[in-house]
Amino acid sequence: MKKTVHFGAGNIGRGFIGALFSQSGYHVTFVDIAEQIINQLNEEKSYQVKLATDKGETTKINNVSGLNNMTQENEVVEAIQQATYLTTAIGPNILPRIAPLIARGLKERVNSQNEKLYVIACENQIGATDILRNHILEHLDDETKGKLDGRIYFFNSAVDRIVPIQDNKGSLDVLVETYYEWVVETSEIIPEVQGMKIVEDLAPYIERKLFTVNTGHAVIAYLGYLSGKSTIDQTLADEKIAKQVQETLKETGAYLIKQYGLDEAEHTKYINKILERFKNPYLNDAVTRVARGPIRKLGPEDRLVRPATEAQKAGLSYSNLAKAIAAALLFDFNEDEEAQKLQAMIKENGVMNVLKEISKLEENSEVTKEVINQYEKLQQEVK
Ligand SMILES: NC(=O)c1ccc[n+]([C@@H]2O[C@H](COP(=O)([O-])OP(=O)(O)OC[C@H]3O[C@@H](n4cnc5c(N)ncnc54)[C@H](O)[C@@H]3O)[C@@H](O)[C@H]2O)c1
Ligand SMILES: O=P(O)(O)OC[C@@H](O)[C@@H](O)[C@H](O)[C@H](O)CO
Repeated sequence: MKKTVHFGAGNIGRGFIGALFSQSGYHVTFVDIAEQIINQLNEEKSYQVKLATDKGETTKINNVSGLNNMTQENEVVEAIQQATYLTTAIGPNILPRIAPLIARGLKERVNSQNEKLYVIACENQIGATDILRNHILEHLDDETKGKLDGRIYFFNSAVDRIVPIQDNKGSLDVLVETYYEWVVETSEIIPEVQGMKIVEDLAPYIERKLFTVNTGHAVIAYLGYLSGKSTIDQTLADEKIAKQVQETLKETGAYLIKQYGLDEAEHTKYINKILERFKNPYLNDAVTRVARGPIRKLGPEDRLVRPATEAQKAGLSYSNLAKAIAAALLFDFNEDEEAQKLQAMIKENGVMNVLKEISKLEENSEVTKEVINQYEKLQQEVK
């Protein structure tokens, strides 16, 4: 049986990428630090993926097992020897932490065989696989680096499927939306995986996804949090917030249409489809999940700041994006480590410095001025 190694046995790992590999005839070895999930995968050897629909259709996912990357390093290295693919869905901030072990696995592999291995990071981040590759290279000697060519391939990708935090504690089963899209950038002919779409240029796909699905999601989550809402669908039922989401997606849309020559009517359809996905009541998707990690989300290349700076450069409107950035700056959820760190930074150094440090926005830039203006207005509104 063909084999694949997937880092991150969480929502996207089990509910999307691992499931697609299993359905394509692969044995999936999940690598994670969550001991309970690893044990259950090894004991139960399967789980169910349940669709967030009125019927709740389920699919059984077989041929799965688990390894703990903290306590079973040698076994993970061994699994990497046998794999055709190595994928991750672990969170962008975790990629540097798993890179040393992947590097060990790759070193052993290229010294003992010529079989090709395809590495794909499935994270919400532009160029996540390139970033992972650079972290891996830091842990390899020059001789090993020289052997990667033609053996180890690194492909960037875009992943889209809403998988909420599961409230079935103690079960491996995962509730997911029906819709999914996994786009992988390569011009190589690679072993088929059901549901994987191959493209030669990922940029329009990842930007369209990140700056529509994730920008829209972030607006709903941050404004929803500020207005005391719990879930995404509940927040979108608020007409004022729904209008704000539309206006923000018009701004990212204008940039995407200009940048990639997208058809305006098609893009409007794409936006509307996404808004329908957000309204799915069966997902029960918490605003605090979607808002998680505000420091990452306020990064210069992420879903809020990049479209705002790109729109500004292109002479397009960005005031609604500035409002979304302001709302993210006000996210003070006490169970989110980044939110707490962000609030401490704002308290100590002020918003302008935080925008400079985290978002790489210059002090007197037009975007910074607009964000501060929106931040002050929002602060008054939520008082
Ligand atoms: N959930 C979604 O709707 C969705 C959709 C598209 C993309 N994504 C992206 O997929 C990635 C994962 O998101 P998720 O929602 O599945 O998160 P998640 O928290 O459900 O899963 C992450 C998994 O990584 C594991 N992990 C954390 N640190 C680790 C470490 N050092 N070593 C090994 N495992 C570790 C956790 O135990 C967890 O099982 C993120 O980049 C996210 O942006 C999520
Ligand atoms: O995973 P994050 O934290 O980057 O973003 C939160 C959500 O917007 C995200 O997980 C979406 O549900 C997903 O990207 C849909 O494809």
